[in-house]
Amino acid sequence: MNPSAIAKYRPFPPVQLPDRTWPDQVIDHAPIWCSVDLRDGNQALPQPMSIEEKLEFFDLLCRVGFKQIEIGFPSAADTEFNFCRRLIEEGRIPEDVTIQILVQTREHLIRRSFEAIAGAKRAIVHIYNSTSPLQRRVTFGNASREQIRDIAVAGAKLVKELVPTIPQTEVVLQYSPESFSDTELDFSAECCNAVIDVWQPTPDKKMIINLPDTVQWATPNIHADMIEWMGRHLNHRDSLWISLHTHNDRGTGTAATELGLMAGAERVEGTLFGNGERTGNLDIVNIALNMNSHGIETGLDFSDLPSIRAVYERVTRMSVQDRQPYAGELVFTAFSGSHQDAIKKGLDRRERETKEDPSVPWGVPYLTIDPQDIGRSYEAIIRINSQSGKGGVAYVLDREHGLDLPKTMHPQVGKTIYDLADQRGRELTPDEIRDAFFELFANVEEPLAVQDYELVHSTTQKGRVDCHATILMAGEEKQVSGQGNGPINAFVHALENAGLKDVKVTDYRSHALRGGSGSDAAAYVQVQHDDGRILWGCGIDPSIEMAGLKALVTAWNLLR
Ligand SMILES: CC(=O)SCCNC(=O)CCNC(=O)[C@H](O)C(C)(C)COP(=O)(O)OP(=O)(O)OC[C@H]1O[C@@H](n2cnc3c(N)ncnc32)[C@H](O)[C@@H]1OP(=O)(O)O
Ligand SMILES: CC(C)C(=O)C(=O)O
Ligand SMILES: [Mg+2]
Repeated sequence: MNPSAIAKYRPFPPVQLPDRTWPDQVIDHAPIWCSVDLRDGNQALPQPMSIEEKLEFFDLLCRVGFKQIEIGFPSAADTEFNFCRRLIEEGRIPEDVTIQILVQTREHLIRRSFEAIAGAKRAIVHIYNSTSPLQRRVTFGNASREQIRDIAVAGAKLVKELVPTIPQTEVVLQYSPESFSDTELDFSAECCNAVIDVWQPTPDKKMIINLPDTVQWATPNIHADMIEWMGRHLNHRDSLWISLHTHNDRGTGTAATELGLMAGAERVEGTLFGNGERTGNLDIVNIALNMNSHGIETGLDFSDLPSIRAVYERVTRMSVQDRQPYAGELVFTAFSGSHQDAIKKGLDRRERETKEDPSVPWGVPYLTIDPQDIGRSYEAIIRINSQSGKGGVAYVLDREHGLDLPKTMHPQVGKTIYDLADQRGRELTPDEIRDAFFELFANVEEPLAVQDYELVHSTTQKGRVDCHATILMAGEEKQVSGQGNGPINAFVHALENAGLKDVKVTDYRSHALRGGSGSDAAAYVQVQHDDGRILWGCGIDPSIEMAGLKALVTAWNLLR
C-alpha cells in the first residue's frame, strides 16, 4: 500500500472478554451445514446462473449431503422466483432437505417471498437488515439504533403474521444482523433479542441467529470473541442455533469459522470452493475436509472432488485456482527434491505397513490427507523440474511407467533427468522422462549389442549355464561363448573370451514391468569398471534372461 495512505486506516478494537473460553475448546463434531452457493455465491457472479444451471447445482448440493440450502432471493427477480417454484412444483426437494430463502426486511419483498415458498414442506425464511454504525450512517441515512432495531422487529412480525397463510409449509425463522462484524456487540444483541422476542422460539422449535462476518475487518480471534460474547447475551439460548457466515476479505474465512465453532456456534453457512461476494464466502470444502483430516465425520461427501469441481466450474464460470486447499491442481504436487524424497519414502512405507495392518493411521510427509480419498490420483503428486531430486524421478518412473529402479541407481538417473529439465527450462512430462530414460539408460546398443543368444543349462551341475551369443561390436558380428553360474555370469565370461571384459558385475535385479504391454521384464545390472567406476544399465525384453543381458550390455556401453 502507498505509505502515505496507511494513516487513513484504524486498528480494530478488541473485545473485552478476559474470561473467554473458546481457546481451550476442540472441534470434535461437525456443525449443521447450509450451502449459500445459489444465493451469496450466485449474487456475486458476473453472469448469474440460469434456472437450468441452478437446478443442476441444487442436485449436486443434495448429492454432496447438504440438508439446508439457501436457494436464492426469490423476491429479487423472476429467475429467482421461478427457480424456487420449479423446485417446489416439480417435487425436486428431497424429503430431508430444507430450502432457505433470503429477503430484506421490507414488506413487499417478504410478501413476495411467501408466495415463492408456498407449498414447500419446510422452509427457512432468512431476513436481514444491516446494523453497523457505518451502514446506519451511510446506507440508512443516519438512522438511529431504535429505527434499525424496529426494521428488524417489523420484518419478524410480518413473517410471523404470514406463516398461517401457507399452512402446508413449516417455516423456520432466520435473522441476520447483517454487518455484524462491525456492529457494536450490545446493539447486535439488542436487535437479535428483539427478533427472538417476536418469534418466541422454543427448544423444540428453534430459530436461527446468523452472525455474519459480512466484511472481515478483524482477526479471527476477535470474531471468536464476538461469537462467544453473543452466545452469553442472547435470550433463549437453548432455543437458538447460532450460525456463522464468514467472508474472506482478510483471507481468513476458514480460520474465523473454525474459531467461531470453538466459540459455540452450531451452524455454518458457506459455499463450495468459497465462491461469493468479493473475496468470497467460507469455502465449505476446505473446512469440511479439514474436519475429515482430523477424523471427524461431516455428513458431506467430497470423495469425488474433481467431478464436483467440474460441475461448479461449468455452471458458475468461475475457476478453482491451483493452490486452493484440497481442490487446486497443485495442492498435492511436489516439485522439489527433498519433498519428493520424503513423499516417496512415506508412500512406500505406507504400502508396506497397510499390507500388515490396513487401519494404520495416515502419515505421509507433506500430505495432510491421502489424495485418493477425495478422488485425486497419485499421478500428479510428484512432478519433475530442475528443483526435483532423484527420489522424484524414481517415483515417476515407478508409478507412471512400472520401472522400479534399484535405490543405488537413483542418483545416476535422477541427476541426468533433472539436469535435462534445467536445460529445457521447464517441467518434464512423465512421457518425456520415460523417453529420456529409455534413450540414456535402457537397451543401449552402441558400440556393443547382443543380437541373439542360446543358453544351455547343465544337467549335471545345478546353476551352471553355457552361453552362446551373437554380438555386434562396432557393427561387426561375432560369435562368443562362455560358461558361468547363471546367464549373466556366463555372458560376462563370453565377453572375456572375446577380449571384451573390463568390468565385473556387482549387483543385479529384475521385475516384471507393470503397465505397458504387460509382457516385458525389466532387468538392472550394476557393473564396476577396472578403473573403479560403477554404473547401472537397464534392459527391457519379453525374456527375463535377454533383459538381463541387455542390462549388462547397456552398463558396458555406458562406461565407454
Ligand atoms: C450481505 C448480503 O449479501 S445481503 C444480500 C444482497 N443480495 C442482493 O441484494 C441480491 C438481490 N437484491 C436485489 O435484487 C435488489 O436489491 C432488490 C430487488 C431486493 C431490491 O431492489 P431495490 O429496492 O430496487 O434496490 P435496493 O436493494 O438498492 O434498495 C435499497 C433500499 O432498501 C433499503 N434496504 C436495503 N437493505 C434492507 C434491508 N435488509 N431491510 C430493509 N431495507 C433495506 C436501503 O436502505 C434502500 O433504501 P432507500 O431507497 O430508502 O435508500
Ligand atoms: C445476508 C447476509 C447473511 C450476508 O450474506 C452477509 O452478511 O454476508
Ligand atoms: Mg454473505
